[in-house]
Amino acid sequence: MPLPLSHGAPKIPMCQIIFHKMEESMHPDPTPALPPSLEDIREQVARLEATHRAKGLPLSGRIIHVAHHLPVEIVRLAQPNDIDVALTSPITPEFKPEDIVTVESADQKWKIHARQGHTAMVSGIRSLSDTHEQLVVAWTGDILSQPAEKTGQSTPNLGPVNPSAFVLQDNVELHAAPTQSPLMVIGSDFDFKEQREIANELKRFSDTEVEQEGYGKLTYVPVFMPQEISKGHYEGYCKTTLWPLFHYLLWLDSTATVPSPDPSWIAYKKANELFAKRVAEVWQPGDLIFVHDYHLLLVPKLIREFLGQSAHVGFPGPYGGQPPSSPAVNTDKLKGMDWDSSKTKYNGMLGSVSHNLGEHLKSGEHHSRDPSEVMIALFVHTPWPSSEIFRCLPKRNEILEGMLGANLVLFQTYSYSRHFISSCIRVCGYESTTNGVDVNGVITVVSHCPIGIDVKRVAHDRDAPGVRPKMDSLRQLYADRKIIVGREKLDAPKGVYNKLQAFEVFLEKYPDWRNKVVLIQVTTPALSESPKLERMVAELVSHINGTYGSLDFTPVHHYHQAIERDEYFALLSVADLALITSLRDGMNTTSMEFIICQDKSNKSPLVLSEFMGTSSSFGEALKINPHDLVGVADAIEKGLSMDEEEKETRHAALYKSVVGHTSHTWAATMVQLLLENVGNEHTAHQTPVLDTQLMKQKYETAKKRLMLFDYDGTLTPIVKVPSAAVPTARTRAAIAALAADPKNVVYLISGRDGDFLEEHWGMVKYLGFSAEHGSFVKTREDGEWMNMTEALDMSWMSEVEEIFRYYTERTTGSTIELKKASITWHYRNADPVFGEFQCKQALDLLESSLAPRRPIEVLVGKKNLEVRPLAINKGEIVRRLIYENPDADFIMCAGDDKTDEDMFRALRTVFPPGGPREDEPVLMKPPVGITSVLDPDDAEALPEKEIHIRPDGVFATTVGSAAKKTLAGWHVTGPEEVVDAVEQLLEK
Ligand SMILES: O=P(O)(O)OC[C@H]1O[C@H](O[C@H]2O[C@H](CO)[C@@H](O)[C@H](O)[C@H]2O)[C@H](O)[C@@H](O)[C@@H]1O
Repeated sequence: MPLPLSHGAPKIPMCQIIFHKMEESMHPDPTPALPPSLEDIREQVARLEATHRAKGLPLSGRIIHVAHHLPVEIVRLAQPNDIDVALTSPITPEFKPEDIVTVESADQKWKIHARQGHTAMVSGIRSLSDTHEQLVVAWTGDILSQPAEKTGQSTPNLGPVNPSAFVLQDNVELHAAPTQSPLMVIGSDFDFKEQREIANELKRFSDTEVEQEGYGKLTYVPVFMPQEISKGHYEGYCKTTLWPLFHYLLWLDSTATVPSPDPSWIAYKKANELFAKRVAEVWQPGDLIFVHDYHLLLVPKLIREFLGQSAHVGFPGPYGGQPPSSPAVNTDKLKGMDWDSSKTKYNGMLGSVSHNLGEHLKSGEHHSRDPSEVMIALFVHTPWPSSEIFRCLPKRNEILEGMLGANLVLFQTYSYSRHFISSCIRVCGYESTTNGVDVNGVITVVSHCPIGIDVKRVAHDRDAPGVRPKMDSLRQLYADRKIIVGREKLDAPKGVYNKLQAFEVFLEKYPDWRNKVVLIQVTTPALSESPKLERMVAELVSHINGTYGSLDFTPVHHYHQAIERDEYFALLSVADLALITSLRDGMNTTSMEFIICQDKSNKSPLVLSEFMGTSSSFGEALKINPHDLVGVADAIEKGLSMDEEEKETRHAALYKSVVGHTSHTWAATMVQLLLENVGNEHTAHQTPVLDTQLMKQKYETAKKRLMLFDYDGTLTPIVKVPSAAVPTARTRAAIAALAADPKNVVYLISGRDGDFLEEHWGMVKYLGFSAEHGSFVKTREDGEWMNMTEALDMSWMSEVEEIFRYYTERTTGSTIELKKASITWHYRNADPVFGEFQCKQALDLLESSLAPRRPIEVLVGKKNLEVRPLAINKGEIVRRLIYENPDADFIMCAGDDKTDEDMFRALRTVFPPGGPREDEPVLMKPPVGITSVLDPDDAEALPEKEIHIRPDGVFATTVGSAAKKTLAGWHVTGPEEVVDAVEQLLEK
């Protein structure tokens, strides 16, 4: 339907405009052509840091990483000298003795060595030590010890560690040989003395790493957790609630009813608090904080809360805390966290913290720490589900609010970041911005930055001396056969079962390949072992081998065991095809390691599921839908039959992707992104909480007071339907009492029309009104409405209405509120994402095609779009009221949304720049708002007036978060607090 926009304007069909714009904004091309080099990124980081410092943003040069586990394992030795146990009993089968960097404590009670796993993340973190001082705040993991019988101690055991080694014997079939470790898990619940000891040992370990391994220095800051918290946190909420949800497993298998309150959620919260508290203890102004992964989603907000108020704490560990002059931690919050005051263990640490806080507070040294100085990025390593799935989570709001405490939230892929933004819009009702989410005026930037691998380390491991003989053995063993390799955890989303099904389809559909190809599938045990899945996989393997195997040939070799590193690299190197069929996976480093291994080998193709993070970066992989078994079978056939030239070309492109974005560039890019998004106008803001005591003092001594209140969102909470936003009796009584005081001039300054204000407030005596943003005014004295738009051209109203009608027809749930001199289009009850999208389109259209020609202003409100006459705004009414009441020496002005910022601006601009001197008269010209209804000659005749008000008598108060960008000098968090403040003023 072509919409007649205006005379002379090009008539573009509205639908064409809309769909074109939808296309553009929904499918932008997020992938840059060439990835920047590590050097380029580091240069950029250095430049950003210099710019920030020049602008006065403190940067300490330190980075604090917050991760679930420390990259070390800790063993408690039974006897001071009994260190052999720890040395000879690798906890992780992938360990090689030469990997074990160890330290012994002075009394040789503790043994620490490097932990395997998360190699990409750890190598990325380490690489930043080249340019920054770094701390890693993380859980110690369950500490291991010798069994109680042997030690004679009564430490409760959680059970034996059961690692097993996967052994490739010379020229013989691969097989697994389980070994039993003598170590027992004893958790990480220690008394204060032991915590100190461990912290000291970690420091020595870190020094050893630097000396022996040449690593950049990492300072390890341990988080200790009692078992009920660590288990409930990880095995509970992480693994049974979040992880399945993020991998689209939606708890459908679960028959058990989750108790309420869910103990695993409580453990998740407690654990997150312990991490955040530890960060608060070591934080120094100017630190960059990186929180890693889904175990710690509440940490960003909690850190901000802990650092939000004053206090000094000093962590009694070897790396010290902050200097006494550096206030940091919210005392109440910390005390509130003291989860079991009957226990001396944890109180050992917290008790000391509280003691320090107490001393510090007594000394009167504390002052508020501005939480906007705290710079936090969160990287989510897992996938993020569609908002339709995410919203099933009972604690969805808490999780999102926790994450939105970060300045920057990063995901592995663009689509995960889109899902996250949609979740924030749909679940929390926030709006998106061009680069993230607007959280009540504070922007959390949302982006993606896929992790890479440490290419040098992988190439080094590939070329290790132990690999070649194993490759030769494998080649000999499968001399005339092609090898397909797969290696995953045996978790449902890894798609091992689908892979086997597809392999069977392949053997069925392509009989020529029978006896000529073998699938070597290594599945490492998953934490949440699924006996059902294990059984199904084992049965299918037997079935395939029974159907397509023979006495001297087995098509599927399935090893449900961990695998040694040399074997792993040998397998990846000899493979003729890698088959990865994940149903959902955040990133997948096996595919990258395969590509690096194949560079020195056959350039074999990679068959890759399209449902994983890596997929979008690997255009030259053979992409498959793992649910389409025939499609997978066809891809296997295509890969195995591929000619050498095509293999080379595809491999070259894949190789370029892997080496172009490594774990090091990933880490440096995160730092760059965080620096790009802190210290700007949206983050460097912190409005103090309204000081009601001070306000009351000023109120009581004032001779005349101006009390100006916005309505929606200020005197009444925002609700779904405008007509339902009615004042409570309590609110009305408070405002009525204010208005009844002859010293007070009280006005409601609202976007609402006069009829609505009359209906709900007309009964309050001596209350003045400004309706429709200042288009109509009714003074407290004469009771007549004055039309401030009388002299204005209002013919634009029908055009705006037509545009709004167009959008209303196409946006289910949206409505038009037609007022006398303004129009509001509401989309609060539309689909949140589509409503927001339509709002942006309508705004764009109004601003580009109507506003340049018509005397209008378009305002984006709270889930609404409003058009009102130009030159009319709430600020003009405020100026007018000051002009008419020059003797007022106290002003309270409260408002919540963007249109109220005009009032706050007006209050600032009545004073000369820099503020008036004590003895200096402040003169005010007649405001434009007055002249618009007067004859211009009369307006000119109005004199300048000397006004009495001074800045310290102005209490401009925004309703919203402290970090919201505002011109107000104070903030309260909700309408309730506005009413509380008014009631306090009224108290005698
Ligand atoms: O200046 P105000 O008094 O704050 O009025 C601004 C607009 O408020 C109303 O809309 C908003 O509040 C509604 C009720 O809570 C809510 O449903 C809607 O989504 C909000 O945008 C009012 O309807 C508008 O006319 C005012 O301009």
